[in-house]
Amino acid sequence: MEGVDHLAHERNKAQFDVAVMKAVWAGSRDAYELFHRFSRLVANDPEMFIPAIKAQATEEQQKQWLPLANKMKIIGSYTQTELGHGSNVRGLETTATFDPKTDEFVLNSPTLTATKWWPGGLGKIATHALAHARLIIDDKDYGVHGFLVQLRSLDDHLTLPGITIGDIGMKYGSGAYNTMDNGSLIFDHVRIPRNQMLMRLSQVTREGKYVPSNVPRQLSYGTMVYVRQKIVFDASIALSRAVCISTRYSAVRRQFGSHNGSPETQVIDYKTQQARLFPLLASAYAIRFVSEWLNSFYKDLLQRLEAKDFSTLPEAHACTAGLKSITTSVAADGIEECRKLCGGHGYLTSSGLPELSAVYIPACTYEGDNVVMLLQVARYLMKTISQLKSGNKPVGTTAYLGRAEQLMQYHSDVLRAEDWLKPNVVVEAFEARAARMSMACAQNLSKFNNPEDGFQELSADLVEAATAHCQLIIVSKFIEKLQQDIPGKGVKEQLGVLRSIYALFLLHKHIGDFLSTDCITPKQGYLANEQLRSLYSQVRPNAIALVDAFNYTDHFLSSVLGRYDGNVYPKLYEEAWKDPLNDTSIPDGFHEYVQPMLKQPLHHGRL
Ligand SMILES: CC(C)(COP(=O)(O)OP(=O)(O)OC[C@H]1O[C@@H](n2cnc3c(N)ncnc32)[C@H](O)[C@@H]1OP(=O)(O)O)[C@@H](O)C(=O)NCCC(=O)NCCSC(=O)CCCC(=O)O
Ligand SMILES: Cc1cc2nc3c(=O)[nH]c(=O)nc-3n(C[C@H](O)[C@H](O)[C@H](O)COP(=O)(O)OP(=O)(O)OC[C@H]3O[C@@H](n4cnc5c(N)ncnc54)[C@H](O)[C@@H]3O)c2cc1C
Repeated sequence: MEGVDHLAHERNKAQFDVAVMKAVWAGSRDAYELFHRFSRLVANDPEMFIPAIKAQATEEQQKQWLPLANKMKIIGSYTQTELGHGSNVRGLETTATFDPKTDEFVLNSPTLTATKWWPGGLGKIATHALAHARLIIDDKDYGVHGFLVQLRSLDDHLTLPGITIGDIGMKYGSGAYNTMDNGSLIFDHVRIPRNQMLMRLSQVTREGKYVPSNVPRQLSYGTMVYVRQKIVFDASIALSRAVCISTRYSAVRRQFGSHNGSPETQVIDYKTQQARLFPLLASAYAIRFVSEWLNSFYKDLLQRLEAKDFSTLPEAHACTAGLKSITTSVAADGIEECRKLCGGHGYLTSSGLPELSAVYIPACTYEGDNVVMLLQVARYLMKTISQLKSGNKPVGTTAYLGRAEQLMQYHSDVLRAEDWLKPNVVVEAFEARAARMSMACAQNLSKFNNPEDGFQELSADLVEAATAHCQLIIVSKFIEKLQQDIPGKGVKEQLGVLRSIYALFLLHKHIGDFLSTDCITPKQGYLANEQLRSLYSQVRPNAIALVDAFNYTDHFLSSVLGRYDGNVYPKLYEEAWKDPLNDTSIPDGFHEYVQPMLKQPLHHGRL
């Protein structure tokens, strides 16, 4: 019935202050940024053009271009990926050749695979591209740099001479990513003034002299670091949306279990449903908290870079690349699991889940393919380990590797299931697992004469070691979050339950790592799983309140299954009748194609 809260009985069970939990979930982000991040997920605005100008343009160039971009006087596309190269940025083929006679760069797509392909906004709407191209001076190739190129007239929006632009066509399903005009672009000797090469990091003088960057060349990749840390926050939004929908629906849906006319069982009470759903609920909170830490780490990096302190740049790259990879994979897989948790109705568009999945899953690819990103983390870990011998003491997220020798001797001293509730017990197990996996890789790598051959041969193991490292970061940041002062009745306790669920679910899922590295015994693994079941029972009465704390409107969720009031069935039915198919009783084509078959006489008893 309209206006009735069908989930009131669930909300009344909450054992914590929901208003405080809402504030903890929102964290340090103001309402605008939360809305902007939400809208990015729905509107998919490619928000890289402006950050890239800020990162790679001189002050003078910023003064010229940022006001135009901020006021939408020009619409920019971050145009890096090509048909033939996306992951391998150093393999990009587009060229920008300096012409000293005219003080211009000539942009050209020398091959079909040099065609720019995928950039958001490029297909129909962008007027300018921040094009990544190989800088060529006097036939010498100086590698990939950024160039601002006007693509379309600001009067009639027609493409300019030498520019061939198109949309790359429909993408996965009917998802909202089809509202994004990911485009293709071919340059045919397009000329731009020299001052449209972004010259904050390296320059080309009027005489055609290349002035290399006096800062790490990787700063030219800075926009990707910026967006990757944002994508971790987006993962917490996407996953929490799906978890909110499937948790509320799991409390509404009843199936089996009726005795003597009693109501059937709420599917949220089935242990299998809890074992699938509650780790995702815990993961949403875990990803949110690690995104907060990563955002502050990134802001600290920016301050350091301003002071020409590049000391945390490698770690920032490893953390943004690795956490982008891990959290988008968890969110993408989690959204699909949430669809399955809703049974048949989860497959309806009106559930909001198919659309969310179709829009979200490319996050595992864009801004760095997730495996390629974990390989970057692996390189960083192997480099860190190789420097241990020279006395280099790792800090920050690799500090545990400085205690590798000690961790190699570690054996968990868990005796009872509840021992796994102690944060230090969990962290030690995760540190030992990660350290042993990385040390094992480093040891195997040392057997290869050519380290790169070894890296390729061992890349699958290295990805697993990188995964263990990133999961340790997320577990650690969840624990650190709860060491903060968090007010409100029962809030910290509930977050503690979620923290333990997140860690012990990972331990259970990756039990092979923990056993094969001899960090824990099978019995200790069994006790961890025992503890998980008990934790699920502690979440159960709070589940609806924990997803209410995400504070999502029904409009934002756009899901009949995830409605705040739980009034699912009438709304499912109502929504179905909005389908144009239901405008008529007899479907189009019936009279032409079906009725003749029905009217066909039987021949010898056969149709
Ligand atoms: C995979 C790499 C990192 C490889 O780069 P490379 O130059 O070949 O470097 P390497 O030899 O592996 O490493 C050399 C060195 O560079 C470091 N490094 C690499 N990347 C970064 C970084 N971002 N910040 C800081 N440092 C970085 C590496 O750690 C290496 O360091 P080292 O020399 O070992 O100390 C790079 O090609 C890359 O980032 N590929 C992914 C491309 C990508 O992410 N494209 C995104 C396009 S935009 C997009 O998708 C938009 C999404 C849509 C939306 O957001 O809406
Ligand atoms: C929805 C969407 C939006 C996008 N928006 C933009 C945009 O706005 N601007 C832009 O410039 N680009 C954009 N892209 C492109 C995107 O950045 C690239 O697709 C992404 O970086 C992956 O690169 P790739 O396509 O070359 O994948 P590939 O690298 O070709 O990946 C193919 C397979 O090869 C594997 N692989 C590749 N290299 C290695 C290696 N060294 N070791 C082991 N395995 C490897 C990968 O893991 C993967 O399994 C977008 C892409 C999508 C899907």
